[in-house]
Amino acid sequence: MSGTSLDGVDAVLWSPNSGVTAHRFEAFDPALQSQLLRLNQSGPDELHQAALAANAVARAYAQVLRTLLEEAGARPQDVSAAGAHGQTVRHRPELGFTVQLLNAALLAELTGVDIVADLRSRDVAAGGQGAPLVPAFHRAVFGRPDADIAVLNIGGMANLSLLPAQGPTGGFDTGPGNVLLDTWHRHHQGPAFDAGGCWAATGRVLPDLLARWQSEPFFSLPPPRSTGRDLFDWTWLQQQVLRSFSPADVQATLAELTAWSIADALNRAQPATNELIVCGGGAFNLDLLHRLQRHLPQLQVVTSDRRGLPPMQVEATAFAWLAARFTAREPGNLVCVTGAQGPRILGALYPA
Ligand SMILES: Nc1ncnc2c1ncn2[C@@H]1O[C@H](COP(=O)(O)OP(=O)(O)OP(=O)(O)O)[C@@H](O)[C@H]1O
Ligand SMILES: CC(=O)N[C@H]1[C@@H]2OC[C@@H](O2)[C@@H](O)[C@@H]1O[C@H](C)C(=O)O
Repeated sequence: MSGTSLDGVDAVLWSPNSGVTAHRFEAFDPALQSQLLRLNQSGPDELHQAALAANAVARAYAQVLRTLLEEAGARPQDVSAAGAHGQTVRHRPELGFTVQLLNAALLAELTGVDIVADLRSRDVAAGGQGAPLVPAFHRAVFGRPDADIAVLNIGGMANLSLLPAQGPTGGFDTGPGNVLLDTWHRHHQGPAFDAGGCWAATGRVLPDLLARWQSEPFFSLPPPRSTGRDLFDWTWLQQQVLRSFSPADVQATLAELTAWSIADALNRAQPATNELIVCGGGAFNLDLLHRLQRHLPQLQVVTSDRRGLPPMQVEATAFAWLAARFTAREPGNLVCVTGAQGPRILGALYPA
């Protein structure tokens, strides 16, 4: 799995009986990271650049997979299938497409493992959003019969899964997760992210700027809804004139916008939530978690390691689980989440 933060590739070795037995993360090469970031916007010679990037992503995935297996003492033939998400560079379900760059044939060639890729397209073909896909997995791992649970993934984008004790699973994207925080931080502080949210914590929330950002129409859309860098990116940030503000105050305001958009969406969708389980890299942004808890004083906010799965392993495990669903020829999407015409088997097989 590599997500919209564009930080790199997370891989896990997982089985239904043993759970996660190995995890490996490798950062993208900075040149590839820049190339993928450029491909999120229209640019020169896109087809050529996208084809080269898809090969580079396959090689990055192959490297992580080979290292994961070596460290686990496993062989390619021990793996029934690898769920390979690829790198989202465009997500336009309203136009009938979503693009995750990955040369899956090359990945199969380099690893000798059956690859299940292109996991979103069939849901989009059935009229769905193609995202989020993890709510079904979250229900399987974190759902409880005696409590209304919500699971929040804070990746580049943020998405909620609604797991009522009784009733259907829900889910949707809430908007920006780390993406705006990373983007503003990189512009002012350099390549890494705002570790712990410490920089945001030194700033002061700017009420007028926050109100202007809160008026973004996406935040008022009813589910099913999903988003990406197609909307929340540097251009979106620059809609407001920022040069007169302290950069730390803008970072604090972006953190507040992110926390507000998540809490507002949860309060509208599942106001009786007992516990919010947080995963994804944003689970390490303590400033963001504190802001979130202040918006949601009535419920307990915990990170997913306290519920059996470390925050950085949840997404990759979800795509291993989706590969298992494909192998069993069982549907991977939830119609009540994506709005697709019906349940669909997600993915395409590239045999070893
Ligand atoms: N210690 C930390 N403090 C603050 N933020 C962190 C920390 N560690 C990771 N992050 C944030 O998490 C991001 C990476 O998270 P993650 O890997 O879940 O993103 P992702 O895979 O792109 O997710 P998605 O696919 O859901 O968009 C980093 O870019 C950074 O913003
Ligand atoms: C198109 C795409 O890659 N969407 C991602 C993104 O990152 C978070 C959020 O937006 C979520 O909808 C989705 O990934 C998660 C894993 C999902 O499909 O559930």
